[in-house]
Amino acid sequence: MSNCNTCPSNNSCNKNKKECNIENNPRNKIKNVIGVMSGKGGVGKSTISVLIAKELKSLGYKVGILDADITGPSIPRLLGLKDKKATMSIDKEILPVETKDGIKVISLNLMIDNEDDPVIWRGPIVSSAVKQFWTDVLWGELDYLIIDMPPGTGDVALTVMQFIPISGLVMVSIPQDLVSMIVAKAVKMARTSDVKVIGIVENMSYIVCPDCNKKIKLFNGENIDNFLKEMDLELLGELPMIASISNLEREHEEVPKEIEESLKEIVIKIEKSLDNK
Ligand SMILES: Nc1ncnc2c1ncn2[C@@H]1O[C@H](COP(=O)(O)OP(=O)(O)OP(=O)(O)O)[C@@H](O)[C@H]1O
Repeated sequence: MSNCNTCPSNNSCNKNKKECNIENNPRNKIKNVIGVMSGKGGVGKSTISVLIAKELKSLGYKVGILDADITGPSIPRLLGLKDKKATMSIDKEILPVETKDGIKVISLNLMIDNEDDPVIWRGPIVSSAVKQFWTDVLWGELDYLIIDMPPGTGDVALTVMQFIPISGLVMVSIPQDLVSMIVAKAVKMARTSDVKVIGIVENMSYIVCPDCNKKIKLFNGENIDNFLKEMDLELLGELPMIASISNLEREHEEVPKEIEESLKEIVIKIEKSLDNK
């Protein structure tokens, strides 16, 4: 199954071809794979994965989301797909579920009977499920596949970096020192694995005062500029903390107005970084 011609990295990677662990499904043609990672849990990876996918889709790209958060999958809910199920093709390939606006999605929660049943699997089984989402899902032709990574720098993150040809990672952080420290670990892990880090999105960066429109920083984490400099990272954008983010769960819900502009800028930077603009 391994084949450089059908690989999103398409011969531009530094991997020794003989030692490349990546298997590609020749029936898929995926141009760019973007991992959304943090290292830390609950900072907004899934939310930002969905927002980036929606923005790319609105620009006319063919987009898919692979929910690699096997034990805590939230993508189907965020896209209003909680009652949908993935099916099998006659060739025994997994067919992703499609949102009304055409984003293809695979998540373990689209394959189990009850979304609130826990997945009590050990690391290697979780990792092999993620690999299968890459090799056994019939994604078809995609311009961008967004991978919502699980929190942490453990087994699954390693599997994604070693077995899926990631074009670049978007790191998500919030302005707290503890979080920056853990995001730094994720950045270092990516660089050790020769995976490009596109840049960082600072989520829940501020709130906007409803009376005077002033931006108020809620957390007093270290200055992001110092962190960016230390880690040699690009800031893709800062997103405010807003209540309407939770509306994403409603089917058809658009990107909240308050973050439209910032999101556009984030996506333009991602496109440029992957040389698509
Ligand atoms: N900018 C924001 N403003 C307000 N709430 C937000 C924002 N971003 C995310 N949230 C909320 O924070 C919670 C965690 O978000 P999300 O599930 O996207 O994080 P995660 O990093 O994917 O979590 P996990 O590590 O569990 O996978 C959710 O309830 C989400 O609605």
